[in-house]
Amino acid sequence: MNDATLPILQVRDLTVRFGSLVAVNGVGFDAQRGQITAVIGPNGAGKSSLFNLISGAIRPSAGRVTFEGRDLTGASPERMLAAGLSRSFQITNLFFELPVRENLRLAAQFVEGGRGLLRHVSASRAAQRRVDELIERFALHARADDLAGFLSHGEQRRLEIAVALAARPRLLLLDEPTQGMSHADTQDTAALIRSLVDDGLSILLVEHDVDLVMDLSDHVVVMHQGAKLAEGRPEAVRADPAVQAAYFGEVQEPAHA
Ligand SMILES: Nc1ncnc2c1ncn2[C@@H]1O[C@H](COP(=O)(O)OP(=O)(O)OP(=O)(O)O)[C@@H](O)[C@H]1O
Repeated sequence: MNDATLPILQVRDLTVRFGSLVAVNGVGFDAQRGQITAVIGPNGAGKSSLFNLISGAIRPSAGRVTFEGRDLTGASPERMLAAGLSRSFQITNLFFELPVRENLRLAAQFVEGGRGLLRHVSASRAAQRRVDELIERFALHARADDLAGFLSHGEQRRLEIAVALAARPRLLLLDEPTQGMSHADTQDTAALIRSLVDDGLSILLVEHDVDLVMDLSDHVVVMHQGAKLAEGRPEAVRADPAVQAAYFGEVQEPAHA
């Protein structure tokens, strides 16, 4: 189902237990098509676990993940990818000993379809086109033939997003896309993420950088101790006293008339 009015992602009552610890406790929210939805929360709030549950890296103890109206709860990352949901892996999905171009080609070839010999020829042509598009889009020309291991941290993070996009997903899950980046690289990455959404992609991101999230996101979900504490527009979430107490470590004085 690809109903444009339907949220692209619906998360309901998602729960995961690690022994006696409930790392994610009955979390639910919607991510709207063509928007940036962000999940924030203090250390240990359960953001990574939630991300892993949604992307299929770990299976929930309870709850549901629905993508474009299809129940994908507990589906493998490969099935998620085939359905149109791709995730970044914080550089760990790059092959450092291969050139940038090869990293992209391998990711693009994974998804291009067809049958028999013709499949091979048309798939590799389609993959090549996708690689060229991504090199252009991510301004990687000058680095295309360099080994991924020789890129700067910022370039590797950018390549990682490009690799996640090789499959032409409709929803991209980003795990702290600016972690370890300089201020300038963070700004560039934010602009890049915004431009992807402007082109119709939907994004769900988990991010520590609160200022970045508040700037970039259309909708913010705040987690605290495994549960959802609040959600809404960035400015509303920032002004929520419960969020300030739990996350920003400050309680706002009530406004005096
Ligand atoms: N595989 C696991 N086995 C046991 N406990 C886990 C596992 N993964 C996470 N946890 C625990 O679950 C809780 C939530 O962790 P999680 O990494 O999801 O939080 P987070 O919000 O992403 O934190 P951070 O911002 O520090 O990365 C923590 O107490 C963590 O120690």
